[in-house]
Amino acid sequence: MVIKTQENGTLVVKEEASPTPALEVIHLAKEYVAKKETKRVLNDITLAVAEGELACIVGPSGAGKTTLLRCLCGLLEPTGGEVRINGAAVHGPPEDLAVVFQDYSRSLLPWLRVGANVEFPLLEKSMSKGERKEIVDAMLAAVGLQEHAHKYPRQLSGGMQQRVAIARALAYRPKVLLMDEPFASLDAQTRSDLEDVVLELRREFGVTIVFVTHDIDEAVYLGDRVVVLSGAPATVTQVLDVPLPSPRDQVATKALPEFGLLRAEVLTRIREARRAG
Ligand SMILES: Nc1ncnc2c1ncn2[C@@H]1O[C@H](COP(=O)(O)OP(=O)(O)OP(=O)(O)O)[C@@H](O)[C@H]1O
Repeated sequence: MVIKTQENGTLVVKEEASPTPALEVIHLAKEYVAKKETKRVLNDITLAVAEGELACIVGPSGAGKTTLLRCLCGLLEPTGGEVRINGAAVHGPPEDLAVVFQDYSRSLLPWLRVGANVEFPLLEKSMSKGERKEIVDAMLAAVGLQEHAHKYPRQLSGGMQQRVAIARALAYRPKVLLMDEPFASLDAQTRSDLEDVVLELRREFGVTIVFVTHDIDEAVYLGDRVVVLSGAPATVTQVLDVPLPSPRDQVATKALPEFGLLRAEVLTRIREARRAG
């Protein structure tokens, strides 16, 4: 990064190292072997997500989005290339990373109350009961569920259960939050409410977010950038900046002509990717 300053009327140009991205994907490749056949799903994926950025990943169905996310969170070992979180190579689930999956009903522990579900990942940290309670209360308040701590997950709606899953992920204070189509099985109204919860939490906690979605409106509404993957084997075909004003608003932002143009651009890129794949 080049920084220019004026010192006593003289222009001073200094070169400073760019900050390490929160997440780096470097020439990532992944092959599956099934019935003696090798199938390449990810092909030379390179991208960087800056600290505090919200990057959305879209692509044709079956392109390899979930495979990419599983490599990012260390659940899958890549065939080639590397993933780095805050500069450290990932070989297994990293400490400062949390994931929210689509299927909230399977990610919450049904025998634990909501508060205990959020507290669960904190049990392995050296914290007092009081400190844990403080975090649980703050996280449930952040997702609007402070009144529901004593309930079991089955007593909540799908949208509320997904709020619990988000509160639990954030309770761990991750630097990077990965979200794999987290709202795909929710109704449209709940989905848009939760999109705003994500934007608010990002503002409040400054967490870096990688958000995989099928929904182009969702990607443009949430993202600082939208990363478009090609069909399998997936590679990055386009990275679009989303220069829409913040804070975003479900009605006002989506009514902007720029929103429509970006949406059309992403859709065109995905269609091209599907045709080429
Ligand atoms: N464990 C596995 N073994 C073999 N092939 C797999 C495995 N997991 C995924 N695949 C294949 O890899 C390809 C990409 O799958 P993946 O689920 O990553 O794509 P996706 O983009 O998330 O899909 P969708 O858009 O449907 O959610 C698919 O063809 C899938 O069948």
